[in-house]
Amino acid sequence: MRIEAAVRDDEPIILFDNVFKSFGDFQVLKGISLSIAAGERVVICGPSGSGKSTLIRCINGLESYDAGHIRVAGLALGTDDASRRAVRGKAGMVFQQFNLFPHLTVLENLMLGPMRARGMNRAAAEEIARRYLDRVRIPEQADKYPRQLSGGQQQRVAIARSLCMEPGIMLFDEPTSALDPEMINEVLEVMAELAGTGMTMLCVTHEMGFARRVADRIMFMDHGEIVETAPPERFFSAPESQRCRDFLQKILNH
Ligand SMILES: Nc1ncnc2c1ncn2[C@@H]1O[C@H](COP(=O)(O)OP(=O)(O)OP(=O)(O)O)[C@@H](O)[C@H]1O
Repeated sequence: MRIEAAVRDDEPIILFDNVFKSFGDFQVLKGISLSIAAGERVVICGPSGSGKSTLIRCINGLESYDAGHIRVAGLALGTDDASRRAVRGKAGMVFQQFNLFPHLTVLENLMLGPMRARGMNRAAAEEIARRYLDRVRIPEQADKYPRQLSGGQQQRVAIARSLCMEPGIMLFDEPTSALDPEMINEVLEVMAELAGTGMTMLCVTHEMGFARRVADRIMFMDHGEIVETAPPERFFSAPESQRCRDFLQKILNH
């Protein structure tokens, strides 16, 4: 598949055209088409098993897809390793689990990507690591090991680690689901600040306060399809979104 060099001004930064994906006999994505503009902030929500994680994992090539087309930051994302690697450099991902290396300090965790994947020397990698540790507001934790940090701090390190790759797109897959309630806000606060920097963000979350405050659009998935997509003000008031709101209410009450 051809890999193009740059995104055109008028091209969406993420484009899905009729994308299908199955695990064995189970169809997880059923003809997803979507278009996300550079700088847009999108929250994806929906029932467990509806395909939210699979959808965002397809964006940076962590998951392959069976049919359709995906373009990310001007690159055609195929099933080949080269296009998946290229796209991964454009789209950083933050997971529910922080996945930090336990035997490395915070700073070393952050320097790894710039040195290994971006070919930076130690000094340049350290500079960038400190810059993004500042951005997530824990510069004083640089020399600690992950086990010495709270869950919220570890997730902020994980966010900084993605930012060190300087991607134009950040993907978040339930970034606060593994956190104790008192730590959720500090992570959402960092994400809200990032959203203000013009970065393209896609976030799978059921934190509807965050969605209301930060999202340009909320997408609701069910059974492998996007069944609703609307700006928050419409999502939270339009009669046709009532089914989605009822569902979210049920999740939030559990
Ligand atoms: N690697 C895999 N192999 C087999 N089935 C999978 C795999 N990954 C996901 N699935 C199945 O695909 C369906 C969709 O999973 P996915 O994680 O995308 O949903 P989700 O909407 O993010 O759910 P949740 O909110 O529970 O994380 C689920 O039924 C899941 O069990």
